Amino acid sequence: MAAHTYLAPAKINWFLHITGRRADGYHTLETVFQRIDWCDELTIQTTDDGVITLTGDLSGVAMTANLAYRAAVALRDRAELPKGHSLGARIHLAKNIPMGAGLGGGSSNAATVLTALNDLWGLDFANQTLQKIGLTLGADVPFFVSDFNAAFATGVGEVLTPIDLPARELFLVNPNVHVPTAQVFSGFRRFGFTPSLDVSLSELPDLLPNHQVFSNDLEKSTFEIAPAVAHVYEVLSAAMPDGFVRMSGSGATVFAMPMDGAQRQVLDDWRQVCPPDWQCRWVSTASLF
Ligand SMILES: C[C@@](CO)(OP(=O)(O)O)[C@H](O)COP(=O)(O)OP(=O)(O)OC[C@H]1O[C@@H](n2ccc(N)nc2=O)[C@H](O)[C@@H]1O
Ligand SMILES: Nc1ncnc2c1ncn2[C@@H]1O[C@H](COP(=O)(O)OP(=O)(O)O)[C@@H](O)[C@H]1O
Repeated sequence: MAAHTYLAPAKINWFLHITGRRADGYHTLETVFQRIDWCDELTIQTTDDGVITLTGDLSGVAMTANLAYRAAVALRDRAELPKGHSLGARIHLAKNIPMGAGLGGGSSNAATVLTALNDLWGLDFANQTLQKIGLTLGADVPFFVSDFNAAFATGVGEVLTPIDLPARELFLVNPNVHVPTAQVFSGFRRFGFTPSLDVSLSELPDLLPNHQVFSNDLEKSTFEIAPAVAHVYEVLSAAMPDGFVRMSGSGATVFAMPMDGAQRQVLDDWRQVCPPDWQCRWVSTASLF
């Protein structure tokens, strides 16, 4: 069967408030996700031999542990097939999004496999069902399964309300450190929870780039674990006083939104001197599809 190619975009968290902790240890949160045009690429060819394989840039993650592979298996396990019928897929992953960067690359890979194979295997599961399957793989997967460019999320990130946000250019810096999410949440626990937001969703788009109201509660914990991330945050903040600088997810990526041409120039100058093992780049939040 013919091979199909799909883009799996990254996301940023405009803010990330940790509101409590569930009995199973997972933290509840409030966040706004938005997709950005930094993408991995997945090429998928379906087969009827019952074999699922994943090749490409696996970066030391075993095939069977990779979220793209696990998504294909989870979907196939949910399919009710007529006797003698078997579903297979050859998946190839070209990775561009740094791993463990707070950009949700693995979750996006999983979501892309779920929606693509649902279509290619002719399974016809509803998007809500795919989101439920996705949640078993990671808290950010339902957002990527949805077709929302931006969404306000509660729960652990799975209760989604789409919101309209303008297309913006953001400057991202990833200092090439891997911050384990579990360690960040565990370090966070000595800081207090943030009460649920007291603003209506219709106000959110206008309030959003306001760093007084919204924060990323995981920043303090990540900065302790990975001083390089704190350093990036401080340098970017100092370079653009009154500008908007925030860490995405559990880190290590920090993003900045220039408020005017002068700040844009400052960030662009930064790009010119980006250390060779870091990633410094402009991205857009404009809708990709
Ligand atoms: C923090 C966020 C914000 O978008 O994104 P990333 O930084 O991963 O992009 C997500 O909530 C990341 O959710 P998810 O992708 O499920 O996290 P995982 O890496 O699977 O979680 C690893 C571990 O972190 C802890 N964890 C994670 C999520 C959560 N809401 N509460 C937690 O306490 C748990 O100990 C969990 O076992
Ligand atoms: N396809 C994948 N892409 C990225 N990471 C993956 C993938 N499959 C499994 N992982 C594991 O999930 C972890 C978190 O992945 P990722 O989504 O890139 O980061 P984050 O959760 O910080 O946004 C990685 O460190 C890696 O061990």
